[in-house]
Amino acid sequence: MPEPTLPPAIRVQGLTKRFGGVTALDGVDFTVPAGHTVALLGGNGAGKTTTISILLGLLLPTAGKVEVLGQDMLRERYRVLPRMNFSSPYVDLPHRLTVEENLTVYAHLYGLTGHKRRIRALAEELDLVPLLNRPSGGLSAGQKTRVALAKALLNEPELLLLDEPTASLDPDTADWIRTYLERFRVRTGATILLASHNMAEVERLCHTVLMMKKGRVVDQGTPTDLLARYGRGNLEDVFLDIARDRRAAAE
Ligand SMILES: Nc1ncnc2c1ncn2[C@@H]1O[C@H](COP(=O)(O)OP(=O)(O)OP(=O)(O)O)[C@@H](O)[C@H]1O
Repeated sequence: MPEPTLPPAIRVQGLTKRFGGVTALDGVDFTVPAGHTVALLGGNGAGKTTTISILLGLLLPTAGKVEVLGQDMLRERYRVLPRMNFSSPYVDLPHRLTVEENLTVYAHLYGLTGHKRRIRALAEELDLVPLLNRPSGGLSAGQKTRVALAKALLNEPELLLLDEPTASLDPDTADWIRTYLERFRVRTGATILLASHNMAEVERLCHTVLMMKKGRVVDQGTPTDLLARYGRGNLEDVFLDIARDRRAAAE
């Protein structure tokens, strides 16, 4: 179970991001307790990727506070970044490098010592040993996802940000990844924030759901709370209620 004394893994307050005339985030507030898995849900353009990019220090907010692992991300990002990582099926690794070469490049970038042992251990855990000498470009979607996850776990992150961790995977491979992520969180006590369009995945993995719409968090709660509040049997219907402006039954 998470340590009650740990600071929240993420705390954002009044987070606002404008791209010229487009307001991508419009005063977002949320907290992610350490050791939890939290989903960021919302339709296309809701602001999920912008939120994750700010948490990763890739974008600066127009306004607002961002604390990650107890540190001010805007001032202390070089202290925080080594303690976190990110994986997305939409970010490809260099195609010509083998899986092992790619993981080695990242291990060097992260300044890891003992990286050979770490890569070997991750390759065994993620069933990548037969792929280590294969060029990354020729891998299947499921294999690429496992390699991207290995890359994201190289530095043993305390906070793992995931963008659609099982997008375009067959149900069996997707289930394998979800089981792995659940075990990883329980074993290490890490925090996971994931953006997903897969409601079954969110119901299974997440303690809390943050529902985003037009750059705001418009509702949040445990999957069970949200189902009860909207009087629905599954999160997909809750998602549709929110997307179509149907109010929670309890309101
Ligand atoms: N670099 C940018 N320049 C201009 N507008 C941007 C930029 N990045 C994002 N936006 C806009 O900000 C809004 C939020 O985009 P964002 O990518 O965060 O949404 P999302 O929830 O991740 O959507 P999706 O589910 O489609 O990935 C959208 O209106 C988008 O067009």
